[in-house]
Amino acid sequence: MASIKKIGVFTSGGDAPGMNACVRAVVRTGIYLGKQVVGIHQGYQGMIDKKFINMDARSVRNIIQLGGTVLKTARCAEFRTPEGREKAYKNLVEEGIDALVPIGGDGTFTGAEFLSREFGIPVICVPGTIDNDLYGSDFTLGYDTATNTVIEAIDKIRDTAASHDRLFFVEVMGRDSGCIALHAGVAGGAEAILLPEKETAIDDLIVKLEEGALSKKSSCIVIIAEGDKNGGAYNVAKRVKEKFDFYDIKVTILGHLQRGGTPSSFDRVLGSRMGYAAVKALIAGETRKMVGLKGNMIQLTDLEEAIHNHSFKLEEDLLEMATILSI
Ligand SMILES: Nc1ncnc2c1ncn2[C@@H]1O[C@H](COP(=O)(O)OP(=O)(O)O)[C@@H](O)[C@H]1O
Ligand SMILES: O=P(O)(O)OC[C@H]1O[C@](O)(COP(=O)(O)O)[C@@H](O)[C@@H]1O
Ligand SMILES: [Mg+2]
Repeated sequence: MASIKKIGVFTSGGDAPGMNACVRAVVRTGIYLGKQVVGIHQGYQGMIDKKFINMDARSVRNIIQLGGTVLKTARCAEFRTPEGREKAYKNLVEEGIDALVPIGGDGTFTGAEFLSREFGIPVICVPGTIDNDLYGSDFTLGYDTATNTVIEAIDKIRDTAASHDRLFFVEVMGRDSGCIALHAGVAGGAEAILLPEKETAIDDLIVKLEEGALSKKSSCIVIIAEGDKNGGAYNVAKRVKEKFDFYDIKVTILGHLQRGGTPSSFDRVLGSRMGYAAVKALIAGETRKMVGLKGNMIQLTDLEEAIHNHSFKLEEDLLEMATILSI
């Protein structure tokens, strides 16, 4: 493989806190190791629209503390077609970009895998998604910050819930993944946690809530991941209300505030480590891999496995523990 001269870095899919720390690390590591680095704005859309910006060490100053992504992000339908990817690749060649560090989730990785297979361009991906749903890394960028944001909100809701003897249904992000819901639920002392990975019968939930009411709980908080099969917090609240009227019932959907905000120190360090490792891996001749953190060590996982291996499961023991700790 010819040696790499110019690395393209971009963020794609849902933004996540810590992406900027990662971009900064890619740019500075690349430059330190004698490579040119180009920032591609708006992910695959920018690749198609030629939104390339030459980066130097100062281009990434004062961004480690910022949420969102300074490179911007996009969801790009055209890139899903072979014609779209060919256009993108031709633009990369014209720009002299001969390796890529994509930062994003499973969709971004799928696009990178296609591009690399079809045109042979080396790619090392970084897992950036608040959902924490990729195989090969104990943590994805943004998950820690998002979970802390959710806990802050739950704590505030608890204050008003306890003051009024209320039952709150709080919906958190997680289209397919219950990681945020489970961890924020445990940390926020939730009375019940509903996840996409595990079906919860409404009748069982009501039994649990009744037990809480009988044992003189002054408030109840139920955390619901948006992908839970009961159809979201409003639906669950409506069905519970039909049979259970002990508490005044309220619903809060946390929505996109969970995706923004200053990255935690954990996400800044993780982004830095992953960006640094991604550039080193590319230069070492690796390709079609994802950088991940396993047991506090950086490791590489085949991209295909990172995307398709769903054998990692939520910690069921945490769910059991949460049920016991909320009696
Ligand atoms: N099957 C696919 N083939 C080609 N490109 C894809 C594919 N899936 C996703 N992508 C590209 O990656 C982008 C980001 O994917 P998306 O699923 O929206 O977010 P995430 O990377 O956070 O999972 C998409 O908008 C699209 O451009
Ligand atoms: O901002 P959008 O496009 O509505 O995306 C919302 C989605 O973003 C997520 O937080 C993360 O999605 P990604 O796969 O893009 O990282 C989902 O849990 C949520 O459903
Ligand atoms: Mg995704």
